[in-house]
Amino acid sequence: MRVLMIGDVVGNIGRQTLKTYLPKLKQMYSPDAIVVNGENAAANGRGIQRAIVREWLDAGIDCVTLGNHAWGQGEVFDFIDEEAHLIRPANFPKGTPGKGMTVLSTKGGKLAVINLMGRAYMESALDCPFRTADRLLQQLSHNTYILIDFHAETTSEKQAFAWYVDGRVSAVVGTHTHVQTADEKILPKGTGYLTDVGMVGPYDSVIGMERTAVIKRFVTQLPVRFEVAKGRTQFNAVLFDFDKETKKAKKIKRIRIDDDMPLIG
Ligand SMILES: C=C(OP(=O)(O)O)C(=O)O
Ligand SMILES: [Mn+2]
Repeated sequence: MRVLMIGDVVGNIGRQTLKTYLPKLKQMYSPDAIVVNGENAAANGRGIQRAIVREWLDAGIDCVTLGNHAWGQGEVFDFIDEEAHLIRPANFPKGTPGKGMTVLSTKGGKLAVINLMGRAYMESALDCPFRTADRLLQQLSHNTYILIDFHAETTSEKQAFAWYVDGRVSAVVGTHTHVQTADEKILPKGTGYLTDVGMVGPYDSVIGMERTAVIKRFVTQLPVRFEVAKGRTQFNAVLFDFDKETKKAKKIKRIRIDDDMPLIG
């Protein structure tokens, strides 16, 4: 089973970059499933709209995950329960609209995708992501590949979580910081791991936002409106090959394409 996980797509520029590279990557790697984090996909970088989800699913993306901006666009409440393969962090409190796990039937087999959110330095009041994972994993049969999008700020929480589920899932991929880490590894019991897959969006930015506004925020300590940056772009993703028998990771390849750098990998 080969799964392509694409990092947080940021704003219109991120969506356009995704549109540019997706066909090439599908042709190059022929993934059995494509998962994209869309929590910053709206024009202002906060949330996602129905039209974006529809466009992505029609373009061959199999699952869209979210994060702390899940509710950034008011219209999401109108469709989040209608889109089978749009998921938001499973550890939002019980009764929250939407769901945190979906199971995809792919040509390579069944792939469960779970979205969780960390709690360290994250605003929302969330249930424990570790215990939420325990609960969800009990619902899955042993012949299912399992990918977890762990949307969190700190490396320590992401690493701790991956060790906690090592051997129980195929891979844990961190999202949210928008910076791709270079620590891909396969843990001792076979779970693939990457602290953060990075983003699809502006290259000359502060994690996707226009840098002068962010600098002003830090220098003046006053509230400043952030806009998605313009200009050169970057495309960050990670490709997993999972073993058919064990459902565990056997190969991990980071993908990073920047406007001024050739396709690495
Ligand atoms: C990327 C970040 O924020 P957001 O969830 O707004 O994208 C971040 O704070 O690291
Ligand atoms: Mn986020």
